Amino acid sequence: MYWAFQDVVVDGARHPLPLSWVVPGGDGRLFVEIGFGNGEFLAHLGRAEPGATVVGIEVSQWCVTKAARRVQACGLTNVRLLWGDARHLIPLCFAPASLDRVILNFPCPWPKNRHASRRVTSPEFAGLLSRFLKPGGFFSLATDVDWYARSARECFAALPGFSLREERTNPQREYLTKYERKWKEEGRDTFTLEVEWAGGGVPAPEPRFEEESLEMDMPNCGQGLASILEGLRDREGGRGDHRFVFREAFTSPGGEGILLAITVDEGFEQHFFLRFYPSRGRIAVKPDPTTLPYRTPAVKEALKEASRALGSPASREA
Ligand SMILES: C[S@@+](CC[C@H](N)C(=O)[O-])C[C@H]1O[C@@H](n2cnc3c(N)ncnc32)[C@H](O)[C@@H]1O
Repeated sequence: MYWAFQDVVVDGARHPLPLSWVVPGGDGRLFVEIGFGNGEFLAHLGRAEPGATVVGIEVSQWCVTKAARRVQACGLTNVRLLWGDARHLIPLCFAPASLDRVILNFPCPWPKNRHASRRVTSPEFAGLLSRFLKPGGFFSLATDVDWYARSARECFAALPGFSLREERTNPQREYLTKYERKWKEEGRDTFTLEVEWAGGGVPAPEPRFEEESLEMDMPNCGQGLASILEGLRDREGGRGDHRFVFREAFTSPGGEGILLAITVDEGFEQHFFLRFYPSRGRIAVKPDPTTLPYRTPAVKEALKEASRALGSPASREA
């Protein structure tokens, strides 16, 4: 198994991921590359560090597919791929203080102010790394944007426990990524930064998404399932940056139903089906196993809304 789509990660493994999945007989070191693009650097790292387990996290499914082919073609057995937003997957998939190295090559700088929290220059990201890096572990950033490198440095300097190991302009790098080659051809400068986490100083990690079953078993309110699902179609909801919308609905002659749900958590979009099925004289609802989503707040909100439509006590009180 070289890669994991959402259902494998969520259903096939509890969180944090079992060590047997993450560290298949390696020397115990765990490297993470965020936003690996075409996977060239990931494959390079897998080859250069055969004893370490190298986990790539990428939000683009197309990139994951491409990189999976590359990793497989190279015969690398120490590389794992995760599809999704690293800000959500790191807390879901890894144990606290378990990462030796986190690498970010040429991220999008998110220049607009309203997207500032998506940058690594955000205090949230530095805080996240402080919880998941091992003491002595480090974070490496490469970028072509000078203000981005500068503000990343300031952001990590503001958090006790991080220290600057190295900061360079136009360094000779062991491997040039696709974007690095592109920027070099355009004559742009590149900036690298390495910060080390000493450990301590930051409160114990709070799991961002708590473990809980997403299955809900609600009394059927008596309406036919088809009309309940029709009523849910195009319904929107959620809180703050965690939103959902329901789209197409289907029912089967056997009394089961499927509803397409789309959720967005701080820009992290997921598409999945909710399955409605008879269970012990009631109708239960859960994410369909073929498209299991990560358990984000928006996913939970969507599930609550669906169960309310089935006649949960919450909706009757309302
Ligand atoms: C500019 S590309 C750089 C790709 C590669 N690192 C390189 O240097 O060639 C940025 C990549 O980060 C991915 N990305 C952006 N935000 C992400 C996130 N929150 N989690 C994981 N990947 C992300 C994008 O899909 C894209 O492939």
